[in-house]
Amino acid sequence: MELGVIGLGRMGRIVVDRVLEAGHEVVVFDIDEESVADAADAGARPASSIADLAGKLGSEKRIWLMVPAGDPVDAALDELAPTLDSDDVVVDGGNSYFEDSVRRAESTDAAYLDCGTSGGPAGAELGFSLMVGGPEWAYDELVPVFDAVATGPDGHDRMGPAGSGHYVKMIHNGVEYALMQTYGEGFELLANGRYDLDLESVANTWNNGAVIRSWLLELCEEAFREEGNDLGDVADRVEGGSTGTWTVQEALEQEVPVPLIYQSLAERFGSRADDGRFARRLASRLRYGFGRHEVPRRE
Ligand SMILES: NC(=O)C1=CN([C@@H]2O[C@H](COP(=O)(O)OP(=O)(O)OC[C@H]3O[C@@H](n4cnc5c(N)ncnc54)[C@H](O)[C@@H]3O)[C@@H](O)[C@H]2O)C=CC1
Ligand SMILES: O=C(CO)[C@H](O)[C@H](O)COP(=O)(O)O
Repeated sequence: MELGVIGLGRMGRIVVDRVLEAGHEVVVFDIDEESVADAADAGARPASSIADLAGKLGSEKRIWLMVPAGDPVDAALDELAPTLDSDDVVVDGGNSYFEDSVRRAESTDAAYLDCGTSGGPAGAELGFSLMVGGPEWAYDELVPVFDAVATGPDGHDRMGPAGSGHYVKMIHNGVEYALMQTYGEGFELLANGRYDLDLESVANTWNNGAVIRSWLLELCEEAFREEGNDLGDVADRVEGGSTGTWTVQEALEQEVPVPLIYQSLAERFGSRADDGRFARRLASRLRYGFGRHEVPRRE
């Protein structure tokens, strides 16, 4: 198969490498010329614009968008629009709001797959977990690409119609916020509690067989190993928040109580007041662990 990939940042580049590794052809474009040149060095065919990428793919185009959510997705689709017809398939692998994906699916001539992607830059080696929404035929058509980008055939599935992939990923992120918050609170209590504990050792011990072992807990262990028991100069400011906000808005609309997810989101907003909470500092460091998001540091 031949796949066009637009957006070659932390996540898009992994899509390119894994699809090339599986023996497919890849045509790439990014507004950053250096990223295009790097991907070309790795074996992809470079394109000089979105129109050029579409031209290089010919008919029955398969295109994966991995650009920041919001305007960049609409901008890329606007440029693709004159080249697309109903035989083509466009995948949006970013963290787009699910209602935007429903709107895009309705207004695009191509079949549109909204694909929630989880696993962060660590997915380079492991592969991602992919939650896909959209027409069944288009999902089936892209299975060889999903097999390559995901952990394997079990690492992806079609969730349902347009919007459902990004809907499931949105709620995944709400769960992620609450898990980060609860690990943060536990370690904050340990850090300020009765014993002088080595938190890396606690995390390591928990990760070996404990009920609460998980990848996020492995990232806690990594954070203590790399930053120190007191998290060094990691500031108590946690960035991000859009996907958690959407999750809480949806819960309010559906009248489903999600107090833990709401509280975790509120903690993030509260962290911007800067009062030195350990749990917030660990949450910020975990965002680096799974997403390579920048860690605000203390002055
Ligand atoms: N980093 C993470 O852990 C995860 C990120 N995501 C989502 O994946 C998407 C991409 O994320 P990252 O790779 O982390 O971002 P990034 O900032 O590392 O890369 C985005 C790339 O898109 C390019 N770009 C922006 N506008 C463009 C346009 N109009 N045309 C072509 N290229 C354009 C940028 O130059 C950049 O190379 C986002 O929606 C993000 O929320 C999803 C799961 C995990
Ligand atoms: O989707 C992700 C992880 O699953 C990304 O890392 C995302 O950026 C995290 O969300 P936020 O920016 O709101 O912390």
